[in-house]
Amino acid sequence: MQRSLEPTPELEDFALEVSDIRGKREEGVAQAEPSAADYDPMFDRQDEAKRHEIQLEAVCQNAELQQQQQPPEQEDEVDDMFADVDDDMFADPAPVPKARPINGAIPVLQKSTKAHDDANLTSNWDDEEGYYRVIIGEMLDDGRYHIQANLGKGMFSSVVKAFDSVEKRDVAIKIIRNNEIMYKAGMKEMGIVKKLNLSDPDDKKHLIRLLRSFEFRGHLCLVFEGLSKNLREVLKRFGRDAGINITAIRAYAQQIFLALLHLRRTNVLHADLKPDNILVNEGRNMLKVCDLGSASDVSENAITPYLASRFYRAPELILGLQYDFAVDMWSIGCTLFELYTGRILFPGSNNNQMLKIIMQSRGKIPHKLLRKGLFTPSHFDEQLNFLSRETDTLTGKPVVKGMSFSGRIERDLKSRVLEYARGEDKGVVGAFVDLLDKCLNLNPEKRITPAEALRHPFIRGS
Ligand SMILES: Nc1ncnc2c1ncn2[C@@H]1O[C@H](COP(=O)(O)OP(=O)(O)OP(=O)(O)O)[C@@H](O)[C@H]1O
Repeated sequence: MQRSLEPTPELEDFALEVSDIRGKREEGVAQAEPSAADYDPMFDRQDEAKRHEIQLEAVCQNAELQQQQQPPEQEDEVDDMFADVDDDMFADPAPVPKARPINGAIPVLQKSTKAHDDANLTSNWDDEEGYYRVIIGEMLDDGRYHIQANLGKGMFSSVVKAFDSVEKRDVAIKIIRNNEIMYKAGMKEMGIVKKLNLSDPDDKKHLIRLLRSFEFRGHLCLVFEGLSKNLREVLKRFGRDAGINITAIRAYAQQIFLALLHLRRTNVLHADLKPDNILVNEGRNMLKVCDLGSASDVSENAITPYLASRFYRAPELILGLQYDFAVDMWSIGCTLFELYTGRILFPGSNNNQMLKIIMQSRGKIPHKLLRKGLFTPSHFDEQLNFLSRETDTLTGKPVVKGMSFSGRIERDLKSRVLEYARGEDKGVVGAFVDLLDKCLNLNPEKRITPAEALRHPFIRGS
């Protein structure tokens, strides 16, 4: 059953949206593209908050967590093609931490504590937003986990690095915020990761492993295998303003497409793929997709213009079309561009400006698609001319500019990629551009699938 969540005028009000890149105003693509390394996802709070609110609403409406059936394992030739990644291209390789198989036995929490039941009860353990106040050195779960560092903080949780004294290994513990909605969202994430892990018993599909869960002071805590850095941190550290080496990108892309193939076969949409949600190991030769907090079964595809993080949001989501796995492929196209160039591909300051930047680079969205979009009238007039909602630079007031985009591509993908080429083999860069072009097809039905991507010449190296 489709549910429609119409954008309210205030949410669509571009003037109120924060500018995403620290201190830099984004006035279309005339300005230099912002650096991916400078982007801080938590800076983008208004859009993020709305996105999570909608997501949580969906969780509440579907609070009964279904015990998903494990789909029959379907193997085809692409599965084994990339079983082992050549790690020669990565400096200083380190052993890949082996995840413990789950064997279908993740302990599921009993209903939560009194603190969790009583929304009014506040405790000193939590801050005013329900995040657990993490203390480095503290022990969790009856002394089993020793907290060593903060790893990240999102809308749902804070994530800490800890040492597991039982398994004698590093883990990452996602401490879900203490409120009922977040708890349900955490339970949903747990159910989805569990399903993905159970259908990947040999841990070959590049999806983060959930080891177990427990409850601590009213917080649901999800224990994941510990990895090293996310790809935004890798870009910051090793590819600042330049991006990372194309051979490493090929290896990463192979692994990402294997993860996408697994998601597709398990009927799961990730719906929040971006460099922040892809983690690498110490040696940076193996990656895993993480943060299934926005994921859902493909059949649950409620129409909302705020699914996925804005820069990685497919046009069909912004327009309010039916959507499926192709939204994840779009996000990966944006991510791979960013890894190569160190620049954000489509840095729109709101959904309207996202469409403008996308069409400047990819051409006009076909009218056939526009006519089906629930939110098309917010962005196009009756003749399907684009209505760019901008701020007048002199008066500071909102202005609407009509744009036709017919036959006009201002900065095509190829020239944008070539601006950042670093003398690599032209054939390899050409194949990379072709793959990006196919990931970023405006028509989701024509967008490349993970199985096709794994056979693409850029990935196969032929
Ligand atoms: N298993 C892990 N190993 C190492 N670091 C991790 C792990 N899981 C998460 N992190 C770090 O914590 C960050 C936040 O994790 P995650 O995205 O799962 O949390 P979240 O609360 O859902 O965030 P958001 O609101 O941004 O979706 C990640 O970007 C990553 O840097």
